[in-house]
Amino acid sequence: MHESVEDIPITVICGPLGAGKTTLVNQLLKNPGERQIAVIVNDMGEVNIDAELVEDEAEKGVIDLSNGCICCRLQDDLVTEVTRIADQRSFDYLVVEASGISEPIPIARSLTVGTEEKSLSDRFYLDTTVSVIDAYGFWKAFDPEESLPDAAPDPERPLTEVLVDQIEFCDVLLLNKCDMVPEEALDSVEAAIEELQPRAEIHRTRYSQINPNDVLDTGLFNFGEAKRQQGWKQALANETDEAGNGNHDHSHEDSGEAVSAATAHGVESFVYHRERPFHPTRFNMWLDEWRGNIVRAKGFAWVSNRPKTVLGVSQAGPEVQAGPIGQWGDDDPMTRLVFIGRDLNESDLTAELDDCLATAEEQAAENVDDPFPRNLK
Ligand SMILES: Nc1nc2c(ncn2[C@@H]2O[C@H](COP(=O)(O)OP(=O)(O)OP(=O)(O)O)[C@@H](O)[C@H]2O)c(=O)[nH]1
Repeated sequence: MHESVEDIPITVICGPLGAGKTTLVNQLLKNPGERQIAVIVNDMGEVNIDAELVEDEAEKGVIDLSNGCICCRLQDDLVTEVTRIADQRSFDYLVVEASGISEPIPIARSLTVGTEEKSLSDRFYLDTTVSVIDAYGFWKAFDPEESLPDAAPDPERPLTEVLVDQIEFCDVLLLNKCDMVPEEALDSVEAAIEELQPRAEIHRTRYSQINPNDVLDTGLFNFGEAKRQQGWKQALANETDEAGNGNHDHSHEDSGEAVSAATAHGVESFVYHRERPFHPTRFNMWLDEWRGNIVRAKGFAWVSNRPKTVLGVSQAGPEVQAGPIGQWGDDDPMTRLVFIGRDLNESDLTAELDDCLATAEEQAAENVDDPFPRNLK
């Protein structure tokens, strides 16, 4: 680790719109321990409503970075602002509240290595990434078939790619708004989140109430580890290990508590692995039509009309993206797709996907329509 005792630690708070990020910032400002905290609040609109909602804004050292998102067009501004406030104010801890649509990985990258244009002053280091997740919103999206009161599926709030990114990449996860969700449902929501992200420390909270030491000065941030531990990457890695051991059963082994919690709530993952290409049209149609309780699907595919191209596939809720992400080069082409969800019907999914595999004649055919990329960011 490069930080020294004088370096200023940063906690980044991500999470979907309305999850309770500003509520958390206010808690931290009220109860910072011995720390003197400065806050940067990022909002998408021209007026930074969140900065105004942070109590005693001016007095407490809240800096507003609005009209854009710090994970994309305001990356340089974030880096500039972080260095500027260090010159102007006296504080020993920095909290950054990202906008609800911010992806955590680019923010973490700009706060650790800087951007192409600017590098972050060596006075700072990223200490903790926190995601505040609205347990009620997640439950409604995750459990659309549940007929509990007020839990009808909400088409306005599907599980989105960015929400799943926020769950998959964080050191600490606040499962907030727990007052709005029955205990039993919380257990299954937590089981699903653990499957998506086995590494994060999960806290169930109401109004983002948490001991500040759980989100500040934790020393938990580790870029490489956070990326490696994403649930879908773990599933791919486990599948490789199992294949290496001659074990082709892709279901989880029943050892350890996290696995048991997931199993108890029907949350599971499996890897679809084939060394034959898909027919692009059939595979694309399947991506349009697939249904079921899949919370997350991610991986790469081999399609017959692009024999040299690695096709990346990423799904969260109703969104499915698929498009070229590289070349096979010296690697053997293959398809490996991880599915994470509840009560998954592995044999049906496998049979449906097998129907999309190209026959030998189809592989030899030329002039096939190319549906990819589709909905790629
Ligand atoms: N019932 C309930 N409401 C909560 C809880 N936490 C926050 N809220 C309310 O949810 C609303 C949104 O909270 P904020 O803290 O502004 O959420 P945010 O993540 O900053 O929202 P954006 O900045 O819009 O992304 C506010 O009205 C909060 O009072 C909770 O645990 N339970």
